[in-house]
Amino acid sequence: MRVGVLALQGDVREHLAVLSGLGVEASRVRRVAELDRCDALVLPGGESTTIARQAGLVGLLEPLRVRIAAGLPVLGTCAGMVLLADRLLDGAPGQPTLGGLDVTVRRNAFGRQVDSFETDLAVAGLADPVHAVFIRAPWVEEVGPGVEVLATAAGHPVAVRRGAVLATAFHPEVDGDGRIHELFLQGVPV
Ligand SMILES: NC(=O)CC[C@H](N)C(=O)O
Repeated sequence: MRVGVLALQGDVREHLAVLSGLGVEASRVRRVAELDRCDALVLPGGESTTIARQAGLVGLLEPLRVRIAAGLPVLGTCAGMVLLADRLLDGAPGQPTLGGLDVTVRRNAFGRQVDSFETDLAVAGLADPVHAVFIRAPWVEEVGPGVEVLATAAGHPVAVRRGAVLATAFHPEVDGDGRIHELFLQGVPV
């Protein structure tokens, strides 16, 4: 299996490190030909407006939408969760998303109280809590039918999954704990 990490902006290197630590073949995706070779994709944390703008500039916006809508397994973390949202609240004016996950996401949702925080979070499917790092993080405001909530913080879903699409509001790539990536990879059909 070949996992791509969308490498337009954000913490790409951290995701590549976690994936290769798990023994997975992982590579950067910056153009359509690289996307075409992927069996699964990671949308990293960073700045969703920048990632979307860059994707538009390199002609990846529409190919990403098409692949995701066709069932490409995707892990989106923080900005990646924003990008996966079918509906976005508090986006920048005209900010596009890729969609693919039937959720409403509120961008920078935790930002009004504290910009960044860390907490130990129980995640469905994992035996022990995950040390979750939230950085200007979104939360999920509403989930559509069939979307499973894996974790909540401040009363809002912060990890959700539907089929092979998993999104977290936090950054499982920054603390080197590979369990969220493993959970994602378990959902990728082989
Ligand atoms: N750490 C992050 O990925 C922050 C996400 C950022 N607030 C956004 O809207 O894209």
